[in-house]
Amino acid sequence: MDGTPALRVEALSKRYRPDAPTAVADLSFVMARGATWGLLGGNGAGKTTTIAMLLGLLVPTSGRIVALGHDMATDRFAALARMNFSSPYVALPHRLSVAENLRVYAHLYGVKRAEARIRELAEQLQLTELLDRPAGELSAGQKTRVALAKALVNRPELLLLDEPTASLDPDTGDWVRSWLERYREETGCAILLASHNMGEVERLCDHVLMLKQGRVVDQGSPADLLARYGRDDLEEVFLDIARDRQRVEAAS
Ligand SMILES: Nc1ncnc2c1ncn2[C@@H]1O[C@H](COP(=O)(O)OP(=O)(O)OP(=O)(O)O)[C@@H](O)[C@H]1O
Repeated sequence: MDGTPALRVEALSKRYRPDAPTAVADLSFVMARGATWGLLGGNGAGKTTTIAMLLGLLVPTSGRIVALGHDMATDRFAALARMNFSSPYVALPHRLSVAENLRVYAHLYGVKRAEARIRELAEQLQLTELLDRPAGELSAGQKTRVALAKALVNRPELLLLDEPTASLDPDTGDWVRSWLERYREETGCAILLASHNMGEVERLCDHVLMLKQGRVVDQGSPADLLARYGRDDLEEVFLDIARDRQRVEAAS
């Protein structure tokens, strides 16, 4: 590793149309290598827009993103080769089998010894039995595991996850979270995840950005936020922020 942060974001803003409200406003942060950060906020807070800009899928209205030392405006492809993502909004081609899907993505990312990598991921994510099945015929939980395999095919150093356990039953959700914890320990991969699952964020994240109407309205480790708001769980902190209730320190 070269010592640069996983992500450096400077004054990032996005307005979809000149007359629309700002979807992401003046977002700045530096996320270290190996860190796991959570992006929290209610519906429409700007989480997906932020992730789409970090992935180079959306052009920012202003601001700068440097991913793994590469400026996304000028050196996007060097960054993208070293990162990956998973999103419930991006479906895998339905008619291709799981193995074909993974081969396509391995090829796109220029993965060496692709067949061995696919076999390895299939084993780790319990997909071996599903490799010949069309992706469109899988259950939501199976699709999530395939999406995770796709997200890891190039051994990313930075992983962006948009609601990684949405629509999973509690057992499968827990399995995915444990898997991510192990993967992070083994590889030192940095993870930024958007989630509505406060338990997940509390368990996985060492830092949380709370977004509201595109702006960061608070941030800190889950423990810091719990202490600051005088709450027992992050769900209550989330509601305090969503409903503009004051923090303990501000109120006293
Ligand atoms: N393609 C688009 N065109 C115009 N406005 C958009 C578009 N996508 C999102 N927006 C607007 O940008 C704002 C942020 O939306 P975004 O999808 O980033 O929020 P989010 O935090 O991911 O929400 P959710 O939790 O509901 O997924 C919202 O006001 C939304 O209506």
